[in-house]
Order: sequence, then structure tokens, then C-alpha cells
Amino acid sequence: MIKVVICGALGRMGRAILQTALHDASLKIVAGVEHPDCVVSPDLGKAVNIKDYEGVPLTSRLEEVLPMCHVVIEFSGNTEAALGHAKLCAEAGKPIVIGTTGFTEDEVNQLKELSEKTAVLLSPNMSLGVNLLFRLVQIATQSLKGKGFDVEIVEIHHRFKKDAPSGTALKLYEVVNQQLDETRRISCRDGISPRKEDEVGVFAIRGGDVVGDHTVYFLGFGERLELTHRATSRETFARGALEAAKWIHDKEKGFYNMFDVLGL
Ligand SMILES: NC(=O)C1=CN([C@@H]2O[C@H](COP(=O)(O)OP(=O)(O)OC[C@H]3O[C@@H](n4cnc5c(N)ncnc54)[C@H](O)[C@@H]3O)[C@@H](O)[C@H]2O)C=CC1
Ligand SMILES: O=C(O)C1=N[C@H](C(=O)O)C[C@H](O)C1
Repeated sequence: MIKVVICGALGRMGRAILQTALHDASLKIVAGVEHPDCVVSPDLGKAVNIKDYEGVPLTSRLEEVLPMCHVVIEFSGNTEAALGHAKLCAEAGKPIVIGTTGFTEDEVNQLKELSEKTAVLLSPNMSLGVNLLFRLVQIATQSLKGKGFDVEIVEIHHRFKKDAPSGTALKLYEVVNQQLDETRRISCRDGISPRKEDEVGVFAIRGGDVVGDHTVYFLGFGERLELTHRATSRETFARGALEAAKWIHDKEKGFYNMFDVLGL
């Protein structure tokens, strides 16, 4: 049985992972790591004892529980904390699956350095559908390149999401940018200025309880192609994160993503 520690255990994703793991006999969540100030989980509707959540012991220090696990799953939503957790994993030689988004380029480079010591999997989106979307967008961009199509990206998320644009939208832009020559990501249009040829708009809408929608538009003359993924439940990300944990638990050091897990 694969023993897992979750960082960000009382968050939306932490709780979804914990619940999903209950139905999987091949792994067990042995502990959760939480911020020391998190004594009440915001949308759980009840006070949570920081020492225990649904039978899973909680701590604010990953180093205390690292020895008891095979893999760490990181969803603290705090890139500084996530980097700290990855450092502890690298020192202990424990693999880590990171779903937290919002890393700077420099922070991603630091994670890559840590992957020289242990297996690190970083993915802004653990769902099968979005990872397929990355591939479809690659094909569409390549196929429509030089044929008069403009590319724009729109994402929608719940009102509590901190980072914008989403990690997934930024990854979609990266896929588009790799296929086109020298594009420029913009996040706002306001005033009198027609679309410039090298622009790719990446726009974030926030509100309500939207789990996560992403659309890439290919806008031509007389036609447009829209590739959309809609997540309707966090369980899809949770399942992906747990599959990633199972996949990575016996892997050598290296820097991985969900394409490796899903074989895409
Ligand atoms: N890769 C993927 O498939 C997905 C990624 N995400 C990303 O996951 C992150 C978390 O999302 P949510 O669960 O919605 O956020 P959330 O805010 O509900 O949960 C984060 C939890 O981490 C805790 N936390 C903060 N600092 C911590 C620390 N130093 N140590 C341990 N725990 C700490 C918070 O107290 C909170 O309970 C975000 O960056 C989000 O963008 C979200 C969904 C899917
Ligand atoms: O914060 C979220 O909720 C989500 N974040 C991820 C992102 O930033 O891409 C993935 C998903 O869409 C949900």
C-alpha cells in the first residue's frame, strides 16, 4: 500500500483528495499538513481540530510526517510553502506531486533543480481532459498557423481562486506560443486599440463556485474553432493527483508532468 501525505489538507483540493482516496485500497493518506493558522476550514462549515481531520493526523510541519510516507501530494496553493515542501522531499529522497499553481519562472527552475535529487511531478491540471486539451491545442495551433486565425484563451474559476490567469490557462498559452513565432501574452483590452497580430489574450473570469472552465478560441474569417474543457467536480483533479502519486512512488529522480502518467 502506498502511503501518502497531503500538504494543504484542509483546502478544497486537500479534502477532495482525502475523500477520493477513501475509495482506493491501493493507497492510504497517512497524514495531512496544514498552515498553523488554519483552524477553521472556510467552506467546510465546521470547526476542524488542527490535530486531526476525519481520522487523519494533521501537522503544520511536513518534516514530522515525511518518514511515514512514500509520496507527498502538494496542494497548499502557496508557491513559497510548496517550494519548501519540495526541498524537504528532495533532502529525504521522497517523490512529490505538485498541483499548486502560480509559480514564477524562477521557482519552476528551483523545482527542476530539486528534481535532480528526487522525482518531482508538476502539473497545473491533473484531469485527463485538460491534458488531452493541451495536445489538441498543439495540433490545432500547428494546423492553423499562417492561415489567418487569431488565438485567444479564456478561463473561468470560482470566486475564491487566488492566482490569475489559472496555471492551466498559462500552460495553454505556453503550448500556443511554442507553435507560433514570438507571441505576446496580454491580459486586458481597454480603450481604442485594434488587436495586434502578435497578441494572444489570456483572460480570467472569477465568480461563484465554478470548478474550472478553459476555452481556446481559434478565430478566423467566416469560421471559428473553440476547444473547451469544463471540470464539473474537483474529484477529477483528485483522481489525477492520486494516479500521479501511484505512478511516481517508485520513480527515479527527474522532472515529470501528467503526460508521463497518462501516456499522452
Ligand atoms: N493541478 C490541479 O489539477 C489543480 C490545481 N489547483 C491548485 O491547487 C492549489 C490549491 O487550491 P485549493 O485547494 O482550491 O485552495 P485552498 O485555499 O482551498 O486550499 C489550500 C490549503 O492549503 C493550506 N495552506 C496554506 N499554506 C500552507 C502551508 N504553508 N502548509 C500547509 N498548508 C498550507 C491552506 O490553509 C488551505 O487549507 C491552488 O494553487 C490551485 O490553483 C486546484 C485544483 C486543481
Ligand atoms: O484553483 C482552482 O480551482 C484550479 N486551479 C488550477 C489552475 O490554476 O489551472 C486547475 C483547475 O482549473 C482548478
